Amino acid sequence: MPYQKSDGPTIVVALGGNALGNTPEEQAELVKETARNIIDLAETGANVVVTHGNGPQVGMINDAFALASSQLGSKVPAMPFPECGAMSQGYIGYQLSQALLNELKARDIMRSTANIVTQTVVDAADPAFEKPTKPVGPFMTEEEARAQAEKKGWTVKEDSGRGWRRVVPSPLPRRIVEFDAVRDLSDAGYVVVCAGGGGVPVVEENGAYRGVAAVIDKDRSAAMLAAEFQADMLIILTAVEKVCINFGTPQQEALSVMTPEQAKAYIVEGQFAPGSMLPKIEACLSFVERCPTGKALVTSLECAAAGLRGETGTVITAR
Ligand SMILES: Nc1ncnc2c1ncn2[C@@H]1O[C@H](COP(=O)(O)OP(=O)(O)O)[C@@H](O)[C@H]1O
Ligand SMILES: NC(=O)OP(=O)(O)O
Repeated sequence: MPYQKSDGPTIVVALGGNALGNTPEEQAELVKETARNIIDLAETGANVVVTHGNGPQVGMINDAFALASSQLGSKVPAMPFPECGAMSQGYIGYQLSQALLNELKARDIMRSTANIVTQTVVDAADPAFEKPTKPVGPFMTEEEARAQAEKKGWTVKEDSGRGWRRVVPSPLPRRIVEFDAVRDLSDAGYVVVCAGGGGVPVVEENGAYRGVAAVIDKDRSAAMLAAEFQADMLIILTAVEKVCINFGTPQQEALSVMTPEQAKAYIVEGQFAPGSMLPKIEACLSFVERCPTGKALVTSLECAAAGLRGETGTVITAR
């Protein structure tokens, strides 16, 4: 029986790291809860398109191949970074779309899922290639990180007060290559998982695509995807229920709503940490600027359905 697109709103959901965990076993468990929260949205009648991060996973895959290759030589080839990105999309997308499908079946909802390994076009001249900023792989102590940097030529940085990590370039997304396929599947009623890890970054040369070693910010790709869809809503799910000002201080104040102008003023004040909340707010701004009738919501996974009902989370909207 063909699946049916619902008459409800189109929602693009971006999943943060806490929705996925760090090991295959942890991830398989966590995505069950993640799937319940996403299918809660679909059950309200929304057409849901899901994207997810891949920083820890793409680093893990890249490290594993580098180690195996150094120990086993030509039996295990060194794996290029774009291929590692594609593997992370397959690995996460497999577990996530399976959990979503199981949840749809458990609720007798006549819809299915599709996971698309997605490429995202970036600009070869993007200055981000000269200045790595995107954390990948596990957290390390400063000492471990500096030793790895010395040994492997990595760039390492402190990540938002949480420890040290390897960082790789993070160019801006320009276009999602498989967008038409994603839209067709969504129009046919599938819950689509796509643009994982922001999409495998590719550059276009003489009419052909070529993968490049980088990791795109998934919130930025989610915003672009939502704008291309002319979605009603972009939902960014992370570890906090609401965006705050004076975050982490005794004066901390949770925000329920921001206009784009207020959000820009808070950015100038430095209220959102670079590398964590700032790219999310910038992604929300870019979505509402391209879709003035759309709403961007930042909240936690557990609060997704309540956020959709307008009961919690931080909404950024020009309306
Ligand atoms: N102003 C802020 N308001 C709320 N959270 C903030 C703020 N600034 C920084 N953060 C931190 O940003 C985190 C979200 O960023 P991050 O963990 O990188 O996202 P992801 O869920 O995509 O992995 C929150 O869990 C919080 O610790
Ligand atoms: N690609 C990306 O943004 O991954 P993380 O969310 O894991 O940083």
